[in-house]
Amino acid sequence: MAVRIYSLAKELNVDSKELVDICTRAGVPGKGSALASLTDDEVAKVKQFMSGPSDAPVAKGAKGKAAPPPPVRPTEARGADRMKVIVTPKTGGPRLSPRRGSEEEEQPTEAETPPPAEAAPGEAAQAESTPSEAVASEAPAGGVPAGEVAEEQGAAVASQAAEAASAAETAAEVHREKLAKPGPLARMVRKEDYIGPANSGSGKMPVVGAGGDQRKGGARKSPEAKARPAVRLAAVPAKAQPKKPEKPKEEAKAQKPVMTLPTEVLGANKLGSKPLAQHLRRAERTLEAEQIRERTGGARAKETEDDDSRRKASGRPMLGGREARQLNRDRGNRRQRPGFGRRVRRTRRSGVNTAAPRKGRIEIQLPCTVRDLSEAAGVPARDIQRILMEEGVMATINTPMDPELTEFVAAELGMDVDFLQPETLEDKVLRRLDEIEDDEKDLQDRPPVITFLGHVDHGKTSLLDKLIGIDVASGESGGITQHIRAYQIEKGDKKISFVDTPGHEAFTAMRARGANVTDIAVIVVAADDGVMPQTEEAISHARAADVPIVVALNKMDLPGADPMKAMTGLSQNGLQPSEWGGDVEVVKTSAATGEGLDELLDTILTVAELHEYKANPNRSAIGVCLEATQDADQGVQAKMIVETGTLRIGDIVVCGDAYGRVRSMSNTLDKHQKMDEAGPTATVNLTGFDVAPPAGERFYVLDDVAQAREIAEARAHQTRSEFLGQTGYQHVTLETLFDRLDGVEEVQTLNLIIRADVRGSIEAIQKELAKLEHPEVRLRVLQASVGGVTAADIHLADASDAIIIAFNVVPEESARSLAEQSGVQVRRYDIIYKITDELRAAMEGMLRPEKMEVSLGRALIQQVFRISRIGSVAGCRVIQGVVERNARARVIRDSTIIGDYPIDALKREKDDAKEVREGYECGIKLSGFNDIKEADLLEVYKVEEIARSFDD
Ligand SMILES: Nc1nc2c(ncn2[C@@H]2O[C@H](COP(=O)(O)OP(=O)(O)OP(=O)(O)O)[C@@H](O)[C@H]2O)c(=O)[nH]1
Repeated sequence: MAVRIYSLAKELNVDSKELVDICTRAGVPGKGSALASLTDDEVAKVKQFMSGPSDAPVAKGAKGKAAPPPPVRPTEARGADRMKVIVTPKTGGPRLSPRRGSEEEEQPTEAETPPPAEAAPGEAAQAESTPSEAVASEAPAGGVPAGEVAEEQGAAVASQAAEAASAAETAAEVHREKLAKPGPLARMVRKEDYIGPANSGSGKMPVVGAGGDQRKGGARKSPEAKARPAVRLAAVPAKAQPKKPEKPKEEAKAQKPVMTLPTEVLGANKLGSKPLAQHLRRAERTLEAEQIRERTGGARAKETEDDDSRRKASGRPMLGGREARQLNRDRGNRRQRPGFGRRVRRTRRSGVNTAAPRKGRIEIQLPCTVRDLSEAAGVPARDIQRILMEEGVMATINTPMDPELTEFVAAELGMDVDFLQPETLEDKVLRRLDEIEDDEKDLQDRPPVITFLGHVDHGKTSLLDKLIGIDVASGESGGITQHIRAYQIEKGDKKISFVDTPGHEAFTAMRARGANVTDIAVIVVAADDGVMPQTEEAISHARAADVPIVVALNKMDLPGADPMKAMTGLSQNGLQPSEWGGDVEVVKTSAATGEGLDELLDTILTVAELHEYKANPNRSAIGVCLEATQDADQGVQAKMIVETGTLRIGDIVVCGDAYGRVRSMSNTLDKHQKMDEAGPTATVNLTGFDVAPPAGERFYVLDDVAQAREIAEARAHQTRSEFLGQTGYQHVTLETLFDRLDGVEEVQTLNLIIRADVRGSIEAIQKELAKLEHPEVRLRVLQASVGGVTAADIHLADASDAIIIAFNVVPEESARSLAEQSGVQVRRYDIIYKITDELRAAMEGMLRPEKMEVSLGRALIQQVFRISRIGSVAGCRVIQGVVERNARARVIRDSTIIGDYPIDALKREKDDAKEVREGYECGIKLSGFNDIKEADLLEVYKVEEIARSFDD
């Protein structure tokens, strides 16, 4: 009975137009449209064509393209992962085994039963039950379902190595893409996608292993081959091959392991050990079970969360010990293959990278190590080490790096560095004390601090002496104030603190400190001298301190006093006298007669009242160390002025690198007058410090002696580091060695050790010494400290060939004898100028003398006497000047100098002569030269050495 093509298409569940095409290809011509009729024979022919060769299996539901594409479900990727192994038994025809479970191994699969001539339509629906089967349903009739091909090969991939999981994922993705696309090309699963183009068009998939082409008679195979299962891959009819689209590279990767999988590992071997195929099936089941558990939210037993997440990330099922070892072995083998090197390294670096991401600008705290920089920059430490190594620095991860090196490495890494200074205890503790702001109600009136400033010898000390009723000026060495002084006096019911600073230029720094603690500056100007350079400097310091200025026009008693000239100088320096309409009080005084002293005091107090100086006496004290001394008897004595708060006996104080507990306090005017406490602006002599604190350093009262010690030690360490940095203690390198050989050693060095009574003196001496600079001679202060010369100083001087400068101190007895034994010179001074003068002279003596050539005369060789054992002697006549015995002579022949030799012997007739004058004859023997000739001219000269001075 004739049947229309469209009805048959409906029955076969294919598209009418496609069936028309199939009719043509099946050898049923003349069927140009869906309305054409087919006879029963033609129908059978078409159906036979569609079902493929009779010996080939027909996939269930293989209705060609009529089967609707299955929906792409999230689990499809897993389905792709779970690709199955198709094992052909040694007997019988093709066997397709989905291998989804152990029961499936035991029960014959659909593929094992002979395929029906026509698949029932209901089977197409069944094909949708799993994604892989759905893929199979799309395969053309006559071959193994392509979906199973993919499964089979995916299983091979999984069995090869863990990384094949991702490859299979890629393959699954390819499936998804194909399934998602409508049309014949998209719906076809191409053989090339799985086995490569070499087999395309053959119409049959190759059998991997010993099984051979089972369709052609597996019975013909050798017994060994029969004994083993063979993997059979799906065949695809050549005519069904669509135009090959360009394959993505990932697809090719997914195929790679298929060809190398030995069948032995896929089935049970003779020894009966557990085959990998079984394991993979078990792994599939595990995965399925996991999926179910995940869906149901069930807990997973016997797995840590880490293991689980790692395994999930790798797409690899949980493996037993043997399987895991097998996979590891396989991985190891792959590592040895070319092209896996880089990957292996990456795999081994599986540790968590704690480094921060790379930045353009990084912050780092000093001191820092290679590790610190690595973490801050977010680069591996070995990259930093490599940079350092290129610079010749061998560094470990813990090697400290100085700021310069850190900056360099960062620059090499393309980064800028901001250095963070670590907050020290000093920052934390002392800054907090500095930042305390007193309540207005806590503030009380305090005495003003008056500082006397001015040019040397203008009468500062004399004026102050007169004001407080003592005589200090006459007792000072050389009449020059060497020490800073501070006193507090009472005028009626009011107190005034005075600070007298040394007037000499060398004490500028100390004077500046004096101005820093001062409230009012008294500029002392001698009326006879007027404004001098140091007066101008004093004015600058007072201005810098932003304090009111009062001028004492001193020495008014002198006949040469010229107040007009002095005031003119003042106004030229910006101090307009009040009597000239300005705002600066100028008081005419005489320390000699006492003139104007009361008026000066009243003026000072009036200015102080105007400014209402206040402080909080009820807080821990802060102040300044004006001066400190250290001697064997009394230990450390510090002259302090309290700025705010009240200093008490027992207080823990830190000042610079010194700390201690206040042991005693005494009045600076009278050291026998002990004090228990010192309020704002009080000046005290204090004992209790461990070492002499630096002059001009602020002191603080702390609660904790440990904190004070820590701060002081940190400061001492810093000072020592700076000192070592300045004095350039460094080991010789090839570069510096070259410098030395290259003439730097010509520089003479005079090493010094300075001992002084107070810190201020040391600073003044060092400042003066700094002026003694010369390119050929340099001074090097090895050590400068307060106190008497000790045996340690002598040892240091002995070892370093140094001179000891003792300023206002004497050597201890042990040091004195040691110095005599070792020949170390200890030079004692009480005036700074003497130090500089003597050192200047000594340094000038170290200057190499200047050599000057002095021409003496000329002698003409008239005859040459050659004497054996002596050599050639020139018989000469002195034609100009004089010839001296220890002189040198240039030999001139034909207007050319042919040599320059010392005169070895000079004889007048037969006698040695010291000199031979013009017109006389003499015999001259030159040292080292005998080739003299008659008519040679000897130009005689001598080299004189002239001592040099710094002024040359
Ligand atoms: N005739 C007279 N001589 C004075 C007067 N004031 C100071 N002198 C003398 O001037 C000299 C220097 O006086 P000092 O008080 O030491 O001067 P200074 O400014 O303190 O000097 P330095 O300590 O070097 O800073 C001393 O010999 C004083 O006797 C004065 O008012 N009249």
